[in-house]
Amino acid sequence: MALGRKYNENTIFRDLLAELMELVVTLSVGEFIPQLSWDMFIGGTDTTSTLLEWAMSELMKHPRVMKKLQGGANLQKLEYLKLVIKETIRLHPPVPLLPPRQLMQVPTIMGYDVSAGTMILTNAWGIARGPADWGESPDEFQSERLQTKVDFRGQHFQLISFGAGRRCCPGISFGLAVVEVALANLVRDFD
Ligand code: HEM
Repeated sequence: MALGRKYNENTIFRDLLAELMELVVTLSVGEFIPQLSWDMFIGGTDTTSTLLEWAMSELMKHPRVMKKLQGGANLQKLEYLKLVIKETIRLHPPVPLLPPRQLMQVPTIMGYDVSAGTMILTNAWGIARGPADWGESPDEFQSERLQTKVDFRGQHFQLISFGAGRRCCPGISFGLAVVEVALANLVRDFD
């Protein structure tokens, strides 16, 4: 997505920062800033608002969780809020199918030979509900489930709601901070 660049078979895929550094010297500030703002706008608005809506929807379906969030000491509440958001991201990833990848080599994926050039769509939604990784009731919202070390920052492939690798979402921390503040405010006054 970086700055609306056109990709072709000769494009070398690097991380977003490396690409932006190159573009800083090729574009004028007047071109660069609006395009960068557009990238952040596209990447950061629908995703965070969708996550917030799903979190509120799960909290309304689970009054026990809502009560737990509203009571208790502040630090405990903050830790619990993060768990609620994490479980919401697992069950309702705002980008359920990750952006397509084109294979540059010929790999074998789960025993299947795939030709170079094939477009691959990764089903992050399906992976985050697989019984092999998520136990007997993977479709259930269980706010305490993610007290484990499993995280969504691209190191644990059973939870890749923000992608993984070089093109992983660069807005994770910002997006989470926005959702935490908004959800905490909504929950505080929700009756
Ligand atoms: C809950 C919030 C968010 C979710 C679930 C989310 C999810 C994702 C996902 C799945 C990708 C694709 C990763 C891949 O291709 O492997 C992505 C890319 C991206 N996200 Fe986010 N995102 C969120 C918030 C944000 C925010 C707040 C910003 C910026 C302010 C942002 C900026 C971007 C950008 C620029 C990319 C493209 C990265 C690249 O092409 O290398 N995202 N995001």
